[in-house]
Amino acid sequence: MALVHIPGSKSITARALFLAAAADGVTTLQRPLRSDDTEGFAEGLARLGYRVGRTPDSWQVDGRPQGPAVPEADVYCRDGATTARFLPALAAAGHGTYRFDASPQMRRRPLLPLTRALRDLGVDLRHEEAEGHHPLTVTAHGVEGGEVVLDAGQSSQYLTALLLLGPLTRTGLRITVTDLVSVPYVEITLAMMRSFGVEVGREGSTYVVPPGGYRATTYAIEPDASTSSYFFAAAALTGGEVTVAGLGEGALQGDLGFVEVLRRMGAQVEIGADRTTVRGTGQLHGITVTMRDISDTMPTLAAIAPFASGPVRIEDVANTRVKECDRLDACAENLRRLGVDVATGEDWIEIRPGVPSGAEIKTYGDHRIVMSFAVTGLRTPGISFDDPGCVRKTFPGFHEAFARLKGEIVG
Ligand SMILES: O=C(O)C1=C[C@@H](OP(=O)(O)O)[C@@H](O)[C@H](O)C1
Ligand SMILES: C=C(OP(=O)(O)O)C(=O)O
Repeated sequence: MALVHIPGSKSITARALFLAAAADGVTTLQRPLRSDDTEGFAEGLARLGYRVGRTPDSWQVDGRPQGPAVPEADVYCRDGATTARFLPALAAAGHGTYRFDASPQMRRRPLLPLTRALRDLGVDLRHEEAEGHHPLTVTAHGVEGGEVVLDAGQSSQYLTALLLLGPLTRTGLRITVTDLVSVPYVEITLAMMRSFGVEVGREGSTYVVPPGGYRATTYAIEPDASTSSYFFAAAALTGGEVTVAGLGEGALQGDLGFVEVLRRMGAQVEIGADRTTVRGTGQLHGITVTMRDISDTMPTLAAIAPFASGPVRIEDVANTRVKECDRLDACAENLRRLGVDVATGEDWIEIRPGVPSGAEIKTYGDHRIVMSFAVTGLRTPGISFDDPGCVRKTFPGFHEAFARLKGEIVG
């Protein structure tokens, strides 16, 4: 049996940093995630003139409801889509000229529905090279507010960026959504806005965000549920038992729902008040599952799928093609490298039972490809990675933590 302490949630840390920066006083964030994405977010805030004090276990942010403290800034968002999509919205509420650039992969990832919506709200936003991609410049003069229509069928982060901006506008926002993926991430946004004093209303597919700003607070960050998926999958795959502390019934993150997928496949799952346990049973059934709501865990499932007794078919995950890499293709390619029979379509992947044999995994710089196939490695000797260090995006200490887990549950 292993009791695992997982680092803080990337999504919650990013939102907390935005909310703290926009709030009316000093906010303390307890147990934030320290990783490339969240350090990049904090550094972006610092570039915009916010004071972010960092100790290992807590970060303090001096909020500025009036927006960035500097008239000009050049912000490098690294590989983090939360940084690259949320910070331009924060900057728009201020006064100044703010340029945002990002890694080559983040430059390729889409952004247009968000930047179009910001322009519809009167924000002066220019893309420097390709329309709808970084680098971009916001010439900010505050945002009046009003109504906007948004297609968030490719990424819920567009909607989160606008929701977070809403209370910073003069009259509030009415955001009508025509399509939406990753719905639980929007629920995280709404719950966290509530913790910072803002209640968002709903009228059908319209989100009604009042003006008035955020209240500073002390905010404790949950462990990351997507990261936990590798540890839960390890238990299901090996017949071991893994308990993740700090993630239970009240958890904000939809990705904790991955344990329900494992339950359907034959694992035993216990969700307690403040912890979740997965126990492998030696059984791993095939399954057809929709992962539109929890698509960051698609590679986790793909990586253990060959060991199931029947085919594993994962549907409605088209947007995994526009993440840190094209994850459907990357999963299929790597499973084939291991000798596994796989088929993919535009928005699905099907993995057939097989006995993987060791090979080098092509990571495409994607942390989730590494962490997922590390789980396969528990049952497959000889798996290596062309870029194991890319786990730094969300979990710099992954390899050490996973080796410890392996010692405890496999021996
Ligand atoms: O808002 C967030 O924090 C996130 C939303 C999801 O993205 P999409 O909405 O683009 O699917 C998820 O994949 C990403 O890792 C984090
Ligand atoms: C898709 C991811 O990250 P982001 O979109 O925040 O860059 C992820 O962490 O799997």
